[in-house]
Amino acid sequence: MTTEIVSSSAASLPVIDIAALVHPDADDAARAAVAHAMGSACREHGFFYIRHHGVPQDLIDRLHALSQAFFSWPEESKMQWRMALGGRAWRGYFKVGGELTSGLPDWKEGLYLGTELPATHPLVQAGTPVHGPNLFPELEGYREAILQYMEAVTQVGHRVMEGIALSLGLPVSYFSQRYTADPLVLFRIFNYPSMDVPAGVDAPWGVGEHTDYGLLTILYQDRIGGLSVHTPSGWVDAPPLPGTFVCNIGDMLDRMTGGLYKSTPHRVRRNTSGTDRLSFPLFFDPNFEARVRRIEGLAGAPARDDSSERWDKANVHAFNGRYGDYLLAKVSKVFPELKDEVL
Ligand SMILES: O=C(O)CCC(=O)C(=O)O
Ligand SMILES: [Fe+2]
Repeated sequence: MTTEIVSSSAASLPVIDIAALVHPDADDAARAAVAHAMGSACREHGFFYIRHHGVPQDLIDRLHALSQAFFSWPEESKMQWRMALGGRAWRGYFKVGGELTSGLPDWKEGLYLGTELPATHPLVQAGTPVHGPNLFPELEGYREAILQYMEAVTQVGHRVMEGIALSLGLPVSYFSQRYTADPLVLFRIFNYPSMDVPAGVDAPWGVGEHTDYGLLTILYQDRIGGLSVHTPSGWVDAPPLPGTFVCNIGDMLDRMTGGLYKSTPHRVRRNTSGTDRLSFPLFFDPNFEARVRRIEGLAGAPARDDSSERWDKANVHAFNGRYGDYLLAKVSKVFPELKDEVL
């Protein structure tokens, strides 16, 4: 444990050393200090970096190299694993321009992945959307690297949510007891090609402005950069910092905390760096069946209707259903064609 838990400058997002959350023998005071830093970050920005997260760099490097190899294939090869073949599981490859995060095509391509469930699993048998087997591209070692990475980062998700629980004055297991004992984990691998947009195509962003839907997003990004965050004081860059992940809170944590912890809008610039950019967001979300409720008794959490200021004009505080329904409403908007095909 280093003595300095948070490092940041006024204009940038805080970097939080989470060693005390990851190591089982850390003492309560050290964990409380990390939780305190997280609480400030969540109230001020809804975004923070984490370091000393415990995910081995060689695993990240392996996943990065294999992903680079996959995206370098011609489009028709990658389309062998297209999302339409993933059916209700919403897994597989989508091509550049295939996702419309905020109504216009994003200038990125990607692989949709998630917790690997066999076709015989009861939830898959029941046709539960976003559950099922992955479509792993045929590339030596890729499947293993993806599964190992998802497992390692899911563990980080549990630890960060424990820190967030402590930061709210809640029992450490508050979220796991109610929502994330069996979290919904979706994972994406994105490639932002450094490639011109053809004439006549309106694709101004790598990813258009949006908030994330669930509880917590944990993002690894390579060295290229392009992510920026809409803080109360304006757009702030979230540049790559070696050895870190970027964490941000999603709409469901905003909903639970009555807006005390905001799901902050962010976007990714179109990549013109000359080198393709890879990013790896893992979405650590409530179980599909979980009904999302407000945390009782939080001070300073008015659950104000902020729909007029939100990118999607929605009032998250009025949402009362299953998390799965919230998620499906969102993904069907960003993949309109697929919605008609598979849902
Ligand atoms: O690629 C990135 O840096 C961010 C992607 C993102 O915001 C998302 O997938 O929700
Ligand atoms: Fe996002």
